Amino acid sequence: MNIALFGYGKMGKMIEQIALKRNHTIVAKVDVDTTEINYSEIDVAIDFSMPNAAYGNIKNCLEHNIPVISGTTGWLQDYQNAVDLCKEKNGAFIYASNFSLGVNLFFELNSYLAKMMAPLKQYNVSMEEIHHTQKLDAPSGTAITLAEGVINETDYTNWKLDEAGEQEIPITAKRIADTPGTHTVSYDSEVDGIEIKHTAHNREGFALGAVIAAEWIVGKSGVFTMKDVLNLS
Ligand SMILES: NC(=O)c1ccc[n+]([C@@H]2O[C@H](COP(=O)([O-])OP(=O)(O)OC[C@H]3O[C@@H](n4cnc5c(N)ncnc54)[C@H](O)[C@@H]3O)[C@@H](O)[C@H]2O)c1
Ligand SMILES: O=C(O)C1=N[C@H](C(=O)O)CCC1
Repeated sequence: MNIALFGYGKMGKMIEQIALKRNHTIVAKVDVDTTEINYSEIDVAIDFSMPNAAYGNIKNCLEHNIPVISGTTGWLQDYQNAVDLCKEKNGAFIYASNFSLGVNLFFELNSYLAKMMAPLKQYNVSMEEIHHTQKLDAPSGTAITLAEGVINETDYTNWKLDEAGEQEIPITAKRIADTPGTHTVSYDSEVDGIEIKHTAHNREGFALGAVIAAEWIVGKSGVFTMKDVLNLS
């Protein structure tokens, strides 16, 4: 498969390594200073760029009928525009806040636990995410997906960074050097606490998931999620 990388930073470079091992060809490494892109040779695009760049990259690819995998976080104010454009062009598009298999299992576990906790009003939920110090957005996209998972199953209506009001899920974002991504969901009552936690040891899991999603999407049309790719529930 001919893959174009949009964003050739930490993730772009890791995806390149995994893609080459799986016998794909990297036909473009598009970064902030790229002036020309030959769309005709691209089978699929993988965007891990920056919050202010992601939607532009996705739009250009969809307009050139290129299926797009997007892992960039912090651009979701434009997500619905990307969905609408994908449908209009009969294209193919996946956004995931986290492409790792482990985190996608963790999302399922989070929803299952939230469903069990929903009637137990003595417990309050909170979340913590820890990432490296170069991360631009907070809370992480993964933490937002986890919060949405709880909101879907409970009376919580929203999430908030740090101090949260009633019916809001408080999310704490910490930045510590060299931390690829750690997420904890906690339920606390006066008498005990329950925690579930996912720790990424490196970026390989994110990159492998993105390449698997790219392999899966070629030849399809529609807006998909990692649930579709991994055949989860
Ligand atoms: N979904 C996931 O599984 C997952 C995993 C890790 C990181 N991420 C997200 O992916 C994004 C990238 O992460 P990273 O660690 O590689 O960041 P990074 O800062 O190392 O790399 C981002 C790259 O994008 C480039 N860029 C800036 N503007 C661009 C443009 N217009 N077009 C193309 N490239 C452009 C930057 O120059 C940089 O090289 C972040 O939003 C991060 O939150 C998602
Ligand atoms: O390194 C990052 O930045 C990460 N971003 C994603 C997020 O915001 O959830 C996934 C984990 C790593």
